[in-house]
Amino acid sequence: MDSPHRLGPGARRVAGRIAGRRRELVGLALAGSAAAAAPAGGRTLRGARHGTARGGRGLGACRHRHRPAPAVRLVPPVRPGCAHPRWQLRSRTRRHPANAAGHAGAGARSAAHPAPARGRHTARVARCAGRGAGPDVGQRRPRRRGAAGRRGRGGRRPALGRGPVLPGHLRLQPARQRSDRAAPCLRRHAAPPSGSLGHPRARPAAEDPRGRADPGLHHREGDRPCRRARTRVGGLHQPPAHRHAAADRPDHHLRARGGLRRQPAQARPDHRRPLQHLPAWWPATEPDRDAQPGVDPGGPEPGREQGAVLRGPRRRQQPVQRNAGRAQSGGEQVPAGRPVNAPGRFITAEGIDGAGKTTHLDAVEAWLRQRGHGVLRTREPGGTALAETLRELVLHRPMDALTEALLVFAARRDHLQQTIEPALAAGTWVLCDRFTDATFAYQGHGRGFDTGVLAALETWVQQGRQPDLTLWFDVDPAVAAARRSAVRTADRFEAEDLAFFRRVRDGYAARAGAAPARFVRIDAAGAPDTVRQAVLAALETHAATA
Ligand SMILES: Nc1ncnc2c1ncn2[C@@H]1O[C@H](COP(=O)(O)OP(=O)(O)OP(=O)(O)O)[C@@H](O)[C@H]1O
Ligand SMILES: Cc1cn([C@H]2C[C@H](O)[C@@H](COP(=O)(O)O)O2)c(=O)[nH]c1=O
Repeated sequence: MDSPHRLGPGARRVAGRIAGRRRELVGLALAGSAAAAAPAGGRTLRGARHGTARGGRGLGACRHRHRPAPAVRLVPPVRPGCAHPRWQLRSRTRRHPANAAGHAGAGARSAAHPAPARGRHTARVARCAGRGAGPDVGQRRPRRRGAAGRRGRGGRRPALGRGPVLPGHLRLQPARQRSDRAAPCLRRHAAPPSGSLGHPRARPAAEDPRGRADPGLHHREGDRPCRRARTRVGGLHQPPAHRHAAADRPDHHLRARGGLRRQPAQARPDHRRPLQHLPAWWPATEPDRDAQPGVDPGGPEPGREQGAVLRGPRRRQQPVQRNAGRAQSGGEQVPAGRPVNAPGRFITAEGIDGAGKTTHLDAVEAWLRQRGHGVLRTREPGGTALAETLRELVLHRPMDALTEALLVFAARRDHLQQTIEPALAAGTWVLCDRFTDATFAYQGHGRGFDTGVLAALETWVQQGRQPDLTLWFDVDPAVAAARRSAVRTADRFEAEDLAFFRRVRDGYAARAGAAPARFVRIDAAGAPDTVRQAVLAALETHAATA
């Protein structure tokens, strides 16, 4: 009598082969148990596989392993090629009351997945089963982290299951884990590429039947469930087709729509205007504060934090630095040089060697002191211990123009940081014998060095600091040479010929022409008193203008 619990002769033969292969791998004891259950397991191949080879506590029991062998009917997998029983078995609980209790869960799981499409699965299952342990034993899902989790598809994975005791190293894993990694098993048991040694491996992109590279995801129909099972996270499945569609799309299709679009400012409602975080000391942060030229904005006071400013879409911002377009402060606090409307206290003297700068700065200092001002006399290169050391190198060691420029700017940086800025911050007048105009005149025009590079160095080093008044003592180079030779031995510069000093003089003229408000040309060819009167007149004019 035909019974739904009995297998047909053909199915029994196949089931017997399956069970035999499994016995080879997992031992006679368990395989014997499976074989014993085979005749009563089911009537189809899958029934045999499930109910026989895995019946009871047999191999690959998965979530049914503690149940009696169910009656099953042939149900092709949803994803062709998937060998996991979840796709192959459907409980016949409604047809056979004896199985109702044991396979309620299986029925629920089947419902959780789409209705399987019928078709070509038998051969795959047979192939999978024919490879022995297959997906059921010794195949564990790799850890998410660690070396095991980083293995390639073909790598061996450690057995981590906690299932029934099996011979040797073989273990089963709980049904839930197994279901997650069932699909990868199928890949392993898929027919290896021709020419291989039978080791499963990922198909190269060139082998993609659709003729396009597949960055890590295989599009073959039979592999789709594998990929799906691998990417299952938290019990949720992503539709593979959707993910593939995204992977195949060009990059611009993947951009967040709207996120990169610029909205017209006028169209933005108030609550969508950009909120910019600005330092609280910036003029833009405090709209009532002036940022006019000559007023040093200063730096953030210690402990003051940034303030949040709601910037309107078309609000005009006040300049932040005194010299807009120049280098911004590198984070150092730039001290305020003087009160608003006070005359600039940073005075420099320029001119070729022997023009009389040093002589007449004495007169300037005396004039200021007579009026109760504090005065700092200094020079370049020099003004600090480090700068004076550099000065000695520059004046007496042979070097090229770039080295000269770098050294004089290095000395200048230290001079500014250590001497000039603090003095100006304290309200002291600073009288400096030479400054950056000398670099343009000597290294630029005298040596012929690139004035563009000098300008860049000037920007970096001075952070916008410029003299407030420059007294240019202009004299013929021959006259200056005569004065020098009368009083001292020449250094590297003073040893230069007249042509050099003519270029230097031209350099000063160029600088003066570029900054006429700052420069005052003093005719230094006259008698000392005459020159002194001209210098004091320029000083009075400067002090009067604020
Ligand atoms: N107007 C002048 N007429 C005649 N001699 C002067 C005049 N001014 C300065 N001297 C003299 O010229 C010499 C050089 O003067 P001073 O040192 O002031 O020039 P300098 O420009 O500072 O030179 P250097 O840049 O090389 O230091 C000194 O001996 C000084 O007395
Ligand atoms: C600042 C500066 C100076 N020099 C040269 C010019 C002079 O020959 C010496 C300084 O001597 P002084 O008696 O103090 O005038 O240095 C230069 O070549 N470049 C500079 O930037």
